[in-house]
Amino acid sequence: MSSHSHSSSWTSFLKSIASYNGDLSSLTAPPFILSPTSLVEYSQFWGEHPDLLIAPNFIGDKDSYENAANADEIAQDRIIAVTKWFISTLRSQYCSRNESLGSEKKPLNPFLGELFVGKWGDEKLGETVLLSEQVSHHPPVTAYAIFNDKNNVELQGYNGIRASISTTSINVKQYGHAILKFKNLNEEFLITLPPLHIEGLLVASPFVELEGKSIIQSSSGYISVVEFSGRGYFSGKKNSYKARIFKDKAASSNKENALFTISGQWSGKSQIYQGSSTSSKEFSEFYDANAIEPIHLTVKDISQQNNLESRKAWKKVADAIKLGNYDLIHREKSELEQEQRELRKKETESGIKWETRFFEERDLEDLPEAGKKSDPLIGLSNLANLSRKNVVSGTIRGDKEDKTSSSYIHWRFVRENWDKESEIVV
Ligand SMILES: CCC(=O)OC[C@H](C)CC[C@H]1O[C@H]2C[C@H]3[C@@H]4CC=C5C[C@@H](O)CC[C@]5(C)[C@H]4CC[C@]3(C)[C@H]2[C@@H]1C
Repeated sequence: MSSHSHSSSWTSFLKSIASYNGDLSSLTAPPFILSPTSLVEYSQFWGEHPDLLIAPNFIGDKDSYENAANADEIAQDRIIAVTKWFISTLRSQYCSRNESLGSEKKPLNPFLGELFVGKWGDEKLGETVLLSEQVSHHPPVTAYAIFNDKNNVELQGYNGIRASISTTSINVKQYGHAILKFKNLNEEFLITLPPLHIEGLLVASPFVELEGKSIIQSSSGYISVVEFSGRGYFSGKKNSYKARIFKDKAASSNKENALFTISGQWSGKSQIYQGSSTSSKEFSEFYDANAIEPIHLTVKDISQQNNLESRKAWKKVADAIKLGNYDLIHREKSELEQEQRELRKKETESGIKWETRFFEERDLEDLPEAGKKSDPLIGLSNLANLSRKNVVSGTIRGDKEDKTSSSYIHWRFVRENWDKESEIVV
């Protein structure tokens, strides 16, 4: 029970969510629930264990599928390593505000074109760079790329949310996906994003609980199906998950076919078992989310930042939030939002559309002509039997949502734009 739960501002906030209109940023949350961090920064949470992100690169090599007798074993080891990296990102993604700020908070709503860039340095692994860009403001969409050139590893993806509100919880569906490429191995992975809901609203101490599934589909055919559950579900513990590794999508239709089963808490400890049962005594430690602290990326000092960079752009608002000075927050936020409205108005009058910097939209409706490079989503969504449309992440092909008239348009990283970038540096 947080000290705010009986504050008038929180009770009036809870009343305001009753008249929710579909856009989270339209809700006036009380100052104590505001985060000084913009949503464009959340892409960094995919890369706070750079060693685990890059680890699969050292399992086998490019030829290990073609002719190695142990091709299956190598493919299994790699998708298990990718599952470990994926699990390692969740504590940062969904618990870091609770740990640093006392509860989940409402992030600042990024303006169109807002950037967040930085890097993780490591003598052995080399440099891993993050580029995160707000590619859409209505609806909010953040695109990101995390890449390590020394090991030829690239993660890219984008994220948008649709939120609905019930009396006591905020339910969030995620849009978008991530594509992880190990170019030395000629192997790539599709990662889908799980639904979530916010608990603890009535006691003014909100926290995220994951639900549903995330699918990790390898171009090798192997698939890792991660199922989430919270307190009160079968396991009774919060932040619980079960990940099952299957030879392919068809095998995943029956849990008995699991080659490995991983079970535990993504914000705590989990174990890995051979086969489909988690009752055998034979298991080993898989991952402990609290054993190794996340590595925060290096971000330039604000004095070195470009006006589009998040921490520089939001500095006055962030300082006001840290002071808890509501009038100042309101004044500084209104000033920034007014500037943005004027920019949009000028663009409309001059007919010049805002140009995204590092990402572009790609329409994947038509399959590429023979010989032309095809987007990884086409092959990977076929292997996983998932929709190729821009619908709720992880929608199964043929599902109701897949039959909607949604587009096949997705955001994609344009590496050449970064290579020729002259103003923004990490
Ligand atoms: C707006 C209503 C309000 O202020 O409610 C108070 C509460 C803080 C709950 C609403 C906010 O909760 C935040 C949690 C945010 C998600 C956390 C992590 C991720 C993963 C990342 O990879 C993509 C973004 C995502 C899904 C965040 C999206 C925005 C969320 C739901 C914030 C809510 C406004």
